[in-house]
Amino acid sequence: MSAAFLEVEGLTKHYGGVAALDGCTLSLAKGEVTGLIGPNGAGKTTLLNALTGLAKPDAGRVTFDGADVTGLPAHRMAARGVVRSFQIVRELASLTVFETLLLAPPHQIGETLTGAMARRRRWWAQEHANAGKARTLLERIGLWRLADQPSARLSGGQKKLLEVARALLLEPKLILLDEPGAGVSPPLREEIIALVRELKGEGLSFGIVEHDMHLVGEICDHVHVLAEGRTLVSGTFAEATADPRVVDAYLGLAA
Ligand SMILES: Nc1ncnc2c1ncn2[C@@H]1O[C@H](COP(=O)(O)OP(=O)(O)OP(=O)(O)O)[C@@H](O)[C@H]1O
Repeated sequence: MSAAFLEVEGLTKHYGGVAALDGCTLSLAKGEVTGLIGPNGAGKTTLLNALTGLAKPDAGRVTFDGADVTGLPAHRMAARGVVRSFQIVRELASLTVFETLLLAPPHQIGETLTGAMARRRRWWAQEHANAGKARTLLERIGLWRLADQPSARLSGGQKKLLEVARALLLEPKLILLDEPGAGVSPPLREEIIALVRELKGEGLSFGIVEHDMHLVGEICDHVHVLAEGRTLVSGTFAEATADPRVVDAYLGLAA
């Protein structure tokens, strides 16, 4: 495995009496696609949130590109190049595909959703640089022909592609995707796999939370299996899935 880009040491996050993260330690390498897998409730989404400023850890340390970034808010993480994908939420259904893309995830630019929507609606026509980038991205993900359609009409897979494009608009170095394969038809899943591979070829690094093991096996250079808020096993996909502790964790037998 290459040098660590993002390092997580002893990360802990409690919600009431529940330890969503319980001393989680792992690292993501530069230029690689790292899978974060594990059974339901293992702490994967909480980890993504803690890495992108949406959940403040109770203890532990996060280092990105050599700097301590523990507990930084989302817009400051985004400014450093760490962004996560966000679901195209229902509030955005009335916007077109093009407008949805231009509406950068609000937490990551440090403003509220309604504020961002009002501002975009007023000013988007003037934002030539972003509009140009948005067109290029939509062409790249094959959605340019749908740019003026309401985003609510997109299929599950098209929404996932748009979610990736929204994160790309922020020009990240490390992009964290939450279940890019969920609710996606097989042909679009292959498009997502191809897009991630292409972006990796361009030097982008990825962390991917995913239950779809086909997708994980196809694109991840390395995986960390989480269980009960900690890293249970790390290795290649083949190594991790052959480990009896991983089989036990998925069957609910983790110690
Ligand atoms: N905001 C919250 N409030 C209370 N409990 C939470 C909150 N977020 C997560 N949890 C709890 O923390 C634990 C870890 O949840 P998390 O969503 O991070 O797991 P996950 O691995 O992403 O699960 P899944 O694969 O089902 O999405 C669970 O027990 C969950 O119920």
